[in-house]
Formats: sequence, C-alpha cells, structure tokens
Amino acid sequence: MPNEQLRRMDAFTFPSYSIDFATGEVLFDYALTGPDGEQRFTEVVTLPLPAEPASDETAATLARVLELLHVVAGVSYYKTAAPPRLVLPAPLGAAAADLVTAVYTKGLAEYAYRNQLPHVLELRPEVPAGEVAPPRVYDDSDRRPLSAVGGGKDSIVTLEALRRAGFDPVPFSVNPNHVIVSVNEASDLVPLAARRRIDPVLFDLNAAGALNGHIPVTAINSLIAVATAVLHGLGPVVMSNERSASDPNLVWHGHEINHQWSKGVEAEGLLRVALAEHVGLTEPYFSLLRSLSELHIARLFAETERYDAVVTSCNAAFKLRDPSERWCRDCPKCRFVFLAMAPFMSRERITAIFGGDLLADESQIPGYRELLGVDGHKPFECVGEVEESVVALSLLAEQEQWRDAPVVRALVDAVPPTAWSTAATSDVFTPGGPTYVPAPYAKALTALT
Ligand SMILES: CC(=O)N[C@H]1[C@@H](OP(=O)(O)OP(=O)(O)OC[C@H]2O[C@@H](n3ccc(=O)[nH]c3=O)[C@H](O)[C@@H]2O)O[C@H](CO)[C@@H](O)[C@@H]1O[C@H](C)C(=O)N[C@@H](C)C(=O)N[C@@H](CCC(=O)O)C(=O)O
Ligand SMILES: Nc1ncnc2c1ncn2[C@@H]1O[C@H](COP(=O)(O)OP(=O)(O)OP(=O)(O)O)[C@@H](O)[C@H]1O
Repeated sequence: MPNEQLRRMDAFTFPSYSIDFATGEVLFDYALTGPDGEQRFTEVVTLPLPAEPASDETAATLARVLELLHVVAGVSYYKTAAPPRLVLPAPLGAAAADLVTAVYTKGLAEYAYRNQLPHVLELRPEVPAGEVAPPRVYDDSDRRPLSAVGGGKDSIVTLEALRRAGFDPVPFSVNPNHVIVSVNEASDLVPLAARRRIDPVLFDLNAAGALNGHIPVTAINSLIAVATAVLHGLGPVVMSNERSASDPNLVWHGHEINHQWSKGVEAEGLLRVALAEHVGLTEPYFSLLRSLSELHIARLFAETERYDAVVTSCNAAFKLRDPSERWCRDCPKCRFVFLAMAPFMSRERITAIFGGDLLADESQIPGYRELLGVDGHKPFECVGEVEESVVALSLLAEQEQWRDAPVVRALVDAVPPTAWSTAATSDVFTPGGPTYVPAPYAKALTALT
C-alpha cells in the first residue's frame, strides 16, 4: 500500500485472535482502515507446549492474557500510520484500559517525538461498552518463577540470585538467538522459549517509507512470558529491569519521553494491576532488580565469571536482520556497559568480554561525552543515568590500570566540577525507590546486595 494511503488511515482495529492448542500457535489480526481501504496484518506468537494438555481452567486464564497481548502487540502495526482512532475489540476494565492507553502513548513517546506526532501522546483508546466477566482467581505465587533472559548482564544477575536463594527459576526468552542460547547453556538450567513472528508486510511498508520508530517491546515480551507461565503452571514472571529505566530522556510537549518506558516501574505497576483485574493472577510479574542502579548491577555481574564468554548486552546483536555477532563496540549501550563494568574487573577480563578496549580508543570520546551529560541529552538507548556514568568515571580515575587510558584522561578533563560533587554524594550503590518485589523474593535481593 502506498505511503500516502497509509497516512490517510483513520482507525486501527483488532479484528480477531485465535489459538491452536495442538501447536501453541496464536494468530493476532490487526487492521488499519481509511478512505482508501484496509491494510491487514497478522502477528504469530508460538508458545512452548507443556507435557500435559491445558485444562479448561488454564485455557480460560490463558485466553485472558492473550486478550491483553493482542491489544498491546498491536503497537508495531499502529505505528506505520498513527491514525487518530484506536478501536479496541472488547470491553475492558479500568486497569486494563489504563495499561493499553499508557502502552500506546508513553510506550510510543520516543516514536512520537522523533516523527513529530504529538497527537500520539494524547491518544485515548475507544473501549466498547459492556461488562467484563470477573476472571477465575489463580494463585501462582508459590510456584517456580519464570525468569526472562535477554542475554545481557541484568538477567544473568537475576537468574543467579534466584538460583542461590533456592527458587529454581525457569529461564525464558522470546526468539532466543545464539547469545541467549549460549547464556542458557552456561546457566545449566533448562529453558523455555516462545517464538514471535512479525508480519513481513511490516518490513515491506518500512522499506517503502512508512512511519517507523521505537516500540515498547518489553511490554510485549512480558505478556508472552506471562502467557507461557500460565500455560506451564508456573509462578511469577521475574524481570531484571533496573531503577534507572524509569528515568526519562527528555520532556516534549509536557510529556516525558523515555526510551525504556516499558522497562520502568510505572509500566510494571500498570501491568501487574491489569493482570490481577483481567486475568485473576495474584502474583503475576515483578522486577527483582528494580531498586538497583545499572552500575550496581554491573558490580554484581562482575562477581561471577561463569558467563564472560557469552554475556552480550549490545542491542545490535538482537536485530531481526543482520545482527552483530556479540558486542558491536560502537553504540551507546556498548560504551555504557563497558564503563559500568570496568571499575570492577581487570582490564584483561573486560577486554576479553567485549573483544576490545573501548577506553583505549579515542574515537569513542564523543559518545562518552553524551553519556556523561557533557554534550546533548541521554541517548535513546538502554543506558544508565549521567550520574552513574560520572561515578564510574570517578572510580576509574582512581585506579592504576585505568587512570591513563586515553578516553579516561579526556573525560576526566571534560566533566564539569558540579558533576564530580554530585558523584561524590551519589546513592548509586544504595538500593532505593519503589519496587513490587514480593516478600518471599526479597531475600534473594538481600543476599545479592
Ligand atoms: C534490535 C533493535 O534495537 N531494534 C530497534 C531498531 O530496529 P531495526 O530496524 O534496526 O532492526 P530490527 O530490530 O531487526 O527491527 C526491524 C523492524 O521491525 C519492526 N519491529 C521490530 C520489533 C518489534 O517488536 N516491533 C517492530 O515493529 C520495526 O519497524 C523495526 O524497524 O530500531 C527500531 C525503530 O526504532 C526499534 O523499534 C527496534 O527495537 C526493537 C523493538 C527492540 O527489540 N529493541 C530492544 C533491543 C530495545 O530497544 N529495548 C529497550 C527496552 C525498551 C522498552 O521500553 O521495552 C532497551 O533495552 O532499552
Ligand atoms: N528476547 C527476550 N525474551 C524475554 N525477555 C527478554 C528478552 N530480551 C530482553 N528481555 C527481558 O527484558 C528486560 C529488559 O531487557 P534488557 O536487554 O535491558 O536486559 P538484559 O539483556 O538482561 O541486560 P542488559 O541491560 O545488560 O542488556 C530484562 O528483564 C530481560 O530479561
């Protein structure tokens, strides 16, 4: 469909979804409609099948999760045209409607900012009138947790913390690539995996110049994880989303723009109450690492060498097309994670993990100046706060092995005196802020810190 026709679309709808319990395949249908006709999409999510067929009760609970996933996963297709109307397929309770509203506004905020589409920030879904039957209450709180694994340092820290505290976690990933497969192998735990296939029509539309941009992918992965936990009779989904994920990159039209919105604590809270209201799950989902800074997590990661040969946090390794093998060593996330790990490792060890020494490479200085708040705003990437970067730099400047590295020297000269005084009184190694970690899991976190 030509781009001009896409731009005239006036509504995004959710015609149907279906599940095949013999294969675990779930089809989610979407439509953009407008004066020139309709553009349909189908996304396919394949859930791993349990050994025993699902009972009627499990199937009913799963259906409720899939109803939420159907609506949330629509963001990938909505964003090709950003029509003014978002027409939901069925009545929803207040908490579920709040989740959907936030996913399409706050979750698409970076996309709205970059494409200059302020109306997206004000989008309100049209929810059909009617009552939602109350769900069956399903107490999953004392079952084995499903621990989402993204291949990076954060989920590795969680997996090890859960294991050490005796929770027997099941690693779980959506579309595990070779990095995630290797991390799971290094853990010696038996993982579960779901597949997600984006409609290829989306890539054709992108190539033809459709609107494109960042989407709240963690909200989608999280609901796929919850669906898998329900189908397998497992307990809470445990995420590894850190404190700094809640901090916005900038403010635009009076709205916070946060690249990591669906990793933030607001999204976590909205998802939890929507799952309780719509699905009846008592303890569905939380982030174990919510009270920790990225720098603190990096320090915890450094305590074990078990994953050094496989850990990869660089997003370029997770692209659907042409992924990098491991760290690309030239993006904000590689720069930040290197800076965050370096104070807690020997130079040889971190150079082996990354396949190179970023702090010896002067071409990295402009990128590091952004991370340190010297130039521009915090990059649109999964990176920690400016304060965390300054604290990491101050630790490096004290170490014999790093003090004379060319990038460290240049950055120490570039950081303003006010930043150093903030770093000196920083609380980056003090857990803090709101969390939803349930009491029985708090000990895993305490043992960790
Ligand atoms: C790997 C990555 O960072 N991808 C972002 C990138 O996409 P790109 O075009 O370079 O490559 P692909 O990932 O292969 O995607 C191809 C197109 O497919 C569409 N798409 C992909 C996944 C999806 O779930 N929905 C989609 O619609 C999209 O049109 C792609 O162009 O740039 C895109 C545009 O800005 C981003 O949307 C891609 O981000 C992925 C969705 C992704 O998985 N990103 C995570 C690594 C990520 O950014 N995680 C955040 C968490 C953010 C959150 O709130 O959840 C983080 O770690 O901070
Ligand atoms: N493919 C995936 N399947 C399931 N969960 C995922 C996937 N990718 C990321 N996650 C989860 O989403 C959250 C955010 O991902 P993120 O990439 O920030 O974490 P990470 O890979 O654990 O660590 P790092 O920040 O070092 O990359 C984490 O809880 C992670 O486990």
